[in-house]
Amino acid sequence: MFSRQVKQFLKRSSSTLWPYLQRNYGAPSRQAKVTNDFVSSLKSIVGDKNVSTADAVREQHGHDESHHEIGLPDVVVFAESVQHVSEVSKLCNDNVVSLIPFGSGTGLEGGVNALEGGVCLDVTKMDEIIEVNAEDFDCTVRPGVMRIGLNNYLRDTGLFFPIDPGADASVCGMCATSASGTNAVRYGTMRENVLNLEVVLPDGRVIDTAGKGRRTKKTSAGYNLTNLFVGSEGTLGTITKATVRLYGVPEKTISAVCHFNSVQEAVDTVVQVLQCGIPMAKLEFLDDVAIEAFNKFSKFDMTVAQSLFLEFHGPALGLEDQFNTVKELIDMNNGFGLKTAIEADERNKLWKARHEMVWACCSLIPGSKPYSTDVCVPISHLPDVIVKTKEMIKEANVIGPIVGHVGDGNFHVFFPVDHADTETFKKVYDISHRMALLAMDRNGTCTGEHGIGMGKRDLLIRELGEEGVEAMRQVKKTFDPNGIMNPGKVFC
Ligand SMILES: Cc1cc2c(cc1C)N(C[C@H](O)[C@H](O)[C@H](O)COP(=O)(O)OP(=O)(O)OC[C@H]1O[C@@H](n3cnc4c(N)ncnc43)[C@H](O)[C@@H]1O)c1[nH]c(=O)[nH]c(=O)c1N2
Ligand SMILES: CC(C)CC(=O)C(=O)O
Ligand SMILES: [Mn+2]
Repeated sequence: MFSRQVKQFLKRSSSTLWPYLQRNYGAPSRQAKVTNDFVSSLKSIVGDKNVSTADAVREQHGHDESHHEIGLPDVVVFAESVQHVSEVSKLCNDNVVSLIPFGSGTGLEGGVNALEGGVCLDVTKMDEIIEVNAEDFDCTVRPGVMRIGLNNYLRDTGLFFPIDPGADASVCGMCATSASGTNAVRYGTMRENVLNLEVVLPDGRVIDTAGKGRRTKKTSAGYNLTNLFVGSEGTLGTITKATVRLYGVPEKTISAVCHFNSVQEAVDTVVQVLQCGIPMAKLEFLDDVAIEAFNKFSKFDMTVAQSLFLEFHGPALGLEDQFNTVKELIDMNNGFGLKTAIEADERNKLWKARHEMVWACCSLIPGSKPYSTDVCVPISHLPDVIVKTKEMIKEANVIGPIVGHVGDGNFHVFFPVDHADTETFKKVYDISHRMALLAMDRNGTCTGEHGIGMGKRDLLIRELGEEGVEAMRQVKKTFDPNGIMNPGKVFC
């Protein structure tokens, strides 16, 4: 019933983890049929140099940045063109061999881990920025284009692509996970920013989800196929081109930090800022434990308290007024220690350190690796859910700094865990699971931005209900009747 890698993993795991592992890995597995002949056929499509069965290459492609156990693909294929992707997909489909698209491996829910072996399809060599339409505020990229590289390329155009997960991820991988980050409160997530996708279906057909070459801000033309593939986590097809929205680089940017004595006061401030209609670019929460890690790792000297990191974007005219209104709201909620960063160097230092929080948290326990969580609730429930989460962390006696895209009601705990310490691993798993249940109990979701992957499949059922997940399974069957695309992900 279980594949070789999973069996090995189960053998190594502590018996205390067994119940949840059994549930997570309980999906029926199929035997991958990667024979020598099959590998030769792959080589005849993409060339010898683009096919690797070397252990190091398979290992590099068998995991992402999450705590999930590695799942080795049998073979890694590097595609250089849409035709490569199409022919490799058709070959896998005809032979019922699993196919796992690989972007840049920065995912946090085990999305690229090959649970049943098969072919890992690395698309990083397809790295062309096809076009930038500056007047239309959009651009079209191949799947190897990374978000930071895209923004460097755009520098002279006065435009930028705002979606900023902490890692430098591929833009198409970000489509696949429906990523977001610190700018989502102003600019939205990938869902709001993708205009069109070219997708290679498992049988090799190529579709454009909004029609070939279309890149309008609006459309009422039929079903929203584009958003069906946003967040599909490689389970429906391989994204080979994405057209995404761009924005003008703001004339002026002000970053700021302030502190509070309670989570409630910090979140009340956020709600009031949003109620005043102030178009904040970033509204990030860091709890006292996170600030301690932040100070230690990034050499800051911030007051250790519940804190908000803020950013304002806009024309110079009026931005100071926005800042002053927010300052008043901070004062009204007993906030203190407000400091601004206006020069680019200072701002970049602050946000770079925020993006590096995961590594800062690991520095709290030498030898640890991150175990991250991701829940999202309607903002009115946020203080209660954060406070209850802090109680769970305290009760379990583990270290768990909290960081949140609080303007969106989305937050994470970064648990630094030594993975050999199964007792702590289990405690952390329990807290994450209970956090997800708590969030769902408050009309929230078990994942705001990291996706379901292999880690949250049982939670998806609880979130959507059996009927909802069954409707998703039917969509999956329509596009992928042989079930070759990234098996064992999203669905149990
Ligand atoms: C330090 C740090 C910080 C953050 C994050 C990671 C890390 C390491 N992330 C998570 C991560 O960066 C995000 O999920 C990216 O969208 C993953 O993009 P990759 O290209 O790395 O996809 P990766 O290669 O990891 O693949 C992820 C999933 O997408 C599929 N996929 C990839 N490319 C595909 C393609 N071309 N076609 C079809 N399927 C494809 C894969 O099969 C897999 O299921 C995050 N996220 C977030 O939303 N907000 C955040 O703040 C952060 N912060
Ligand atoms: C490791 C993750 C929790 C990273 C993330 O999503 C973030 O820093 O916002
Ligand atoms: Mn995040």
